[in-house]
This record gives sequence, C-alpha cells and structure tokens, in this order.
Amino acid sequence: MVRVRDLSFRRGERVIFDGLDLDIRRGAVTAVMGPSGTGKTTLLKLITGQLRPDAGRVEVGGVAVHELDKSALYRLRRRMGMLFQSGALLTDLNVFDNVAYPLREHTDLSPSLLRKLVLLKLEAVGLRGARALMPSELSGGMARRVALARAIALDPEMILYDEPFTGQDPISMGALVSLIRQLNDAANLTSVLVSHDVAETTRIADHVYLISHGRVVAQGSPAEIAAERSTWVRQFMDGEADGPVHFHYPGPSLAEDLLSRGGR
Ligand SMILES: Nc1ncnc2c1ncn2[C@@H]1O[C@H](COP(=O)(O)OP(=O)(O)OP(=O)(O)O)[C@@H](O)[C@H]1O
Repeated sequence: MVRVRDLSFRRGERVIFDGLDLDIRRGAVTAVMGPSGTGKTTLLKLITGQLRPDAGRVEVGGVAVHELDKSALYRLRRRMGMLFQSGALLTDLNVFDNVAYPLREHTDLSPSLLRKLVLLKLEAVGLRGARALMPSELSGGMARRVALARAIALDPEMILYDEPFTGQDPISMGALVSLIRQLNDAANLTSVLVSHDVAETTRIADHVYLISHGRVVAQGSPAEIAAERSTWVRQFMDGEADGPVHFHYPGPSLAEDLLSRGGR
C-alpha cells in the first residue's frame, strides 16, 4: 500500500531522513516506533503529501504522492483517515454532528442514509448511545473514539494513527488498542500506527519498524523485534535510560552553553 524508497528529508540543517526504505503492507497494522523527535510524525506527513521529500520516493497504491497535483492529492487524502494526537473534535458540535461532518462536507448523501452511516460508525467505536453528548461531556478516551469514528466516516482504505494512546488511562488504552485491531480486520483497512507505547503497540502490530537517525534500524514481526539483540533495539524496547539512544536533542555541550555569553 505504501512504498518508501531512499527517502531524504531535512528541516533546515537537520537531517530527518537519510535514505529511508519502508513498506506498508495492505491489510496489515504496521507500527513505526523510535525515539522522540526521530521523524515519525514527519513520515506520516510525507505519506499524506503534506510534506514533500527532498529526494527519494513515497508511493501510495503505486502512485508517487509528491508528483500529484492538488486535486489528485485531495482525492488521495479522501482515501486516508487520520487520527492525529491533536485531532480535536469541533467543540460546538455534538458527537453525531462531529462524525457527520466529513460526510456532509464530501458527499451528497440523503439525511436518512447519512444518519444510518453515522450510527454505524458510532456503533463501531461503542458510542452510539453517546451521540447527543457535546465534546465537553466526554472523557478523554471517549473523545478519542469519537475522533476515530470521524476518521473512518468516509470509509478510508488506510488509516494513520499518530500517538493515539497519549493521555489515555489503562482501560481506555486497552479499549483503543483492541478497537484499532478490530477496525483494521473488520473493514479490511491498512493501518499505520506511530506510538511510543511499546507494549500496546507490539500487541496489535503485524510488523514493526524502529527508526532512528533517519534510517530503519530494525524491522520485523513483534516476535522478531523481541528476539533482536542489538543494544539500540533492546534499550528502546525495554525503556532503559542508559545506552546508545540519546535523550538530548543535538546541540553544544551543557558546559559550552553555560559558559557562552549568548543571549539565548
Ligand atoms: N514545522 C517544523 N519546522 C522545523 N522543524 C520541525 C518541524 N516539525 C518538526 N520539526 C523537527 O523535525 C524532527 C522530527 O519531528 P517529528 O515530529 O516528526 O518527530 P517524532 O518522531 O514524531 O517525535 P515525537 O515522538 O516526539 O512526537 C524534530 O527534530 C523536530 O524538531
């Protein structure tokens, strides 16, 4: 479904990707993991065409995303659902209208068909009974599930999740994890999951990519990753503080910074 080849991308001087190769198989849940700031969100934006590569290719369904014109890109995006961390609900619309929003924007469905579709999407996330509530009346976990119902409203072929578990209590997290897997299998979706939550992510992923310093450092099934012995992979997967994965954003040493007379 997605093929990334020899992808290079920088932000100013900072190299984010340097020859990244990655494949996302149709029908599978693929997880992309890596330390903070490694470029996971950037990768999702390159897949959806919000950013363009400096070099290399990003193909979705065999089409190079960065070569599409505006209207073709718009059509492609309709085939992708996105659940971004910041994907807030519209606060002045109730749950039903939030889910109905993309259908009203992009289709000419009759009110009765639209209603049925919205109720089916809400049923899929277990919130049909909450349709009249306003976003302010929802828990964080419920709000994330409504956002998920909205993301699948237009029946996308692929859904991209950016840190969907952030800020969820263990129960909501468990529900969300199962939901992502169920939706993937029931609707024959392709799912891309960016997350820091090693345990939750490896529970549902078919394939895991670990990225660092602009490249794939390990990939495989969760079992293969669990058996991987490299120190980098072990440090990341086991959440150890000491090891080759750096906690600090690159910069001058602390001593240099404290001794310099710079203004900031
Ligand atoms: N709009 C921007 N302009 C300049 N640099 C940016 C911008 N957005 C992100 N970056 C930089 O790009 C790098 C990758 O960011 P990105 O958000 O993709 O990382 P991430 O792996 O998703 O991080 P996290 O796990 O912390 O969410 C970071 O170093 C960040 O500082």
